Amino acid sequence: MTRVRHRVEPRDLPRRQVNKRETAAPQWLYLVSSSGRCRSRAHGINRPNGGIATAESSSLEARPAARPVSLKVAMAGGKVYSFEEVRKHSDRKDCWLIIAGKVYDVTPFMEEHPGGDEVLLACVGKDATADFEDIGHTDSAKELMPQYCVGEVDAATIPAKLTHAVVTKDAASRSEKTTTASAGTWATLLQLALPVLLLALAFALQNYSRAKAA
Ligand code: HEM
Repeated sequence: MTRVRHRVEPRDLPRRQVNKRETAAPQWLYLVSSSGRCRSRAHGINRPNGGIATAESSSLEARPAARPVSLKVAMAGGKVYSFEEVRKHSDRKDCWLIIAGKVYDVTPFMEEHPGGDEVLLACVGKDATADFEDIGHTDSAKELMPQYCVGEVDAATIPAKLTHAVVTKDAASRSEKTTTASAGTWATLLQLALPVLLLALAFALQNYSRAKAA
């Protein structure tokens, strides 16, 4: 069988003719063209064939994993996984990540991830929230996330030694609120107690000087 090969140059992307069949092509093509970032990476470094897109690799049939994901997510219905369960998926062919308390099955995205698959693999078995945020992912990247979301991580199952890093956004905001609330309570108490303390001091001084004079 003759394989048609063509190199996809970044400058070609916006001009590419997108027919119905091509709308199912890898999302990294569209992401890259819309965000304008990470072009070099998306176009070679992480692709085993050196960035050469084949006619087959662009077709829906050649990428069966692309559709089952959304189906899987649709059926996931907010499933809650234990940390241990999530940690089991730590392979290039089966890779789950925890970002902001949610669990993402990024297996079908490994090769397409503009940042490369190695960075994703480096984030398994821990909370990848900080790593994800530090990169400064664009809104386009964040819009991609829901389709890879398979559920949430049960915060109670996270090992204690990891809890400083594995904090969900909810938990973080809850603890922030608690700290703010207790600081506010102390300030109010101090405001109320201060005049009483001053009065007591003045009274004591007055008594002391009267006693001295007598
Ligand atoms: C579901 C999870 C993720 C999705 C959907 C995603 C998606 C993307 C996308 C679309 C880009 C292109 C730039 C942009 O639009 O922001 C990108 C770049 C990148 N991502 Fe991710 N990403 C994910 C998780 C992660 C994680 C956990 C890391 C860990 C460090 C990471 C590291 C990077 C790096 C290093 C780049 C390249 C940045 C650059 O060269 O400017 N990504 N990602």
